[in-house]
Amino acid sequence: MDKLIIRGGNRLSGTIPISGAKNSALTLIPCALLTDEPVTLRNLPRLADIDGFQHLMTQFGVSHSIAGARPEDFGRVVTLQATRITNSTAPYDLVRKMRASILVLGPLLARAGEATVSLPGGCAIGNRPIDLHLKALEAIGAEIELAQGYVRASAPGGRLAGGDYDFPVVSVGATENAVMAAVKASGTSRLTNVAREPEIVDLCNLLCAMGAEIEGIGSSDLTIHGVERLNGATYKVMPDRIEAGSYACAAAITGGSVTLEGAKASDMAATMHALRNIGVEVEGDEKRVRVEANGQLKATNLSTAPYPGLATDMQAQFMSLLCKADGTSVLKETIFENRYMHVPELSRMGAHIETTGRTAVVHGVDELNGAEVMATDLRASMSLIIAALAATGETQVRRVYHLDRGYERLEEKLQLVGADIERVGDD
Ligand SMILES: CC(=O)N[C@H]1[C@@H](OP(=O)(O)OP(=O)(O)OC[C@H]2O[C@@H](n3ccc(=O)[nH]c3=O)[C@H](O)[C@@H]2O)O[C@H](CO)[C@@H](O)[C@@H]1O
Ligand SMILES: C=C(OP(=O)(O)O)C(=O)O
Repeated sequence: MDKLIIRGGNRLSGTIPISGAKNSALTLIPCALLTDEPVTLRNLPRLADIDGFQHLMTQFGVSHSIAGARPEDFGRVVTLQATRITNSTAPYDLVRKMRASILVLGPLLARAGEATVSLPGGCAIGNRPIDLHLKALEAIGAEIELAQGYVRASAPGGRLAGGDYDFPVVSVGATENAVMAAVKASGTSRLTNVAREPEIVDLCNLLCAMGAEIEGIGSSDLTIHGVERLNGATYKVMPDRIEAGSYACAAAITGGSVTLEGAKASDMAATMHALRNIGVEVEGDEKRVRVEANGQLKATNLSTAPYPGLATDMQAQFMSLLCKADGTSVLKETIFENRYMHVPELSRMGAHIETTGRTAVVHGVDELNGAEVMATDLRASMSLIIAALAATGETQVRRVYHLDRGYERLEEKLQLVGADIERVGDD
């Protein structure tokens, strides 16, 4: 198993290219199940999760071809085609490795009239139930049963009728599943209190390019007029706002000056606002975001929330940054019940953090020290790298496979801006 070795202290300076968004790609890929025509996605990031999802799609008879991008380029062009759905079961072995696999449920049901998908189970950051996915699908006409760890969903008469659902809790994944199912229903669906994340807007934009009729895109209420047939489309995956935010924190903790090429500022307002409160200069437009820090970081209080609030996927990275701030900060994690797995590891690097339930109190320290640390989940892993970049001495981060799920060519990108980081085989 690989590990990363980081020798801290270098000020980051230069340009980092931002990849296509993992969380957008994971909902755009299953859209190919909705049509027999080719769906071409540009700017797909090269990530373990994306490879896993493409493999899952082959289970259903979807062919895919990769073209356009040379191996050394960032971003891939992948064409998926589901001429015929040959199988509508997503097995446990594939689903357990990648929670986002549940996102095939809605489109399989819409296209094939039935779907059997393994229940994904919990993960390091929380229980992550899928009850809202199922309730929303039922509300638009699906019949659902749970048996032997699988969800079996069917559309009476082979086609969903459409219907109304008011989400009691904002859920990104449940919104995505419901939208992908509703676009091919025989009637109209009204989905209220939906997630408004930019990745949902990206999903709706692809579906509209495929011929879907969706009103209210970007708002909390969507009205979807089902259509009988969707066509193929070519679509560019949006830039990864979480990757960009992560590198912004990395630049800030080193007092660096970094341009995040390809990042879209309008998707990152909450992250940019938080950075400014911490004393980091940050500005940008639709093509790039620039981060300028002078080494002086101020404590601040942050709370995660559904979009347009501060993303839970940025919480761990901000925590590392605040470890080096002047004063005490209070963080509140409102989305997942167990998303402080990085705290004991940061403490091993000299951080001073107290957690009670969903609240973490971070007392800024003058110095972080390199240590051997263990990555526990994707963003927790990134928080350790951010801390390591500012720490004295060497840090070894183990279990790098978590990072490979969500950061394309991480060490290469950090090396581009002067970080001392290398990947080596574990012993
Ligand atoms: C692949 C992907 O896009 N992943 C993102 C997605 O995950 P994901 O779609 O799993 O997250 P949700 O928005 O669904 O989860 C939000 C909250 O709702 C709860 N919930 C969710 C569904 C459900 O049926 N029942 C229920 O109770 C969850 O346990 C959680 O407490 O949004 C999260 C919140 O922004 C991000 O951290 C993840 O990176
Ligand atoms: C939690 C995340 O992803 P997933 O939902 O795929 O686990 C994440 O991207 O931070």
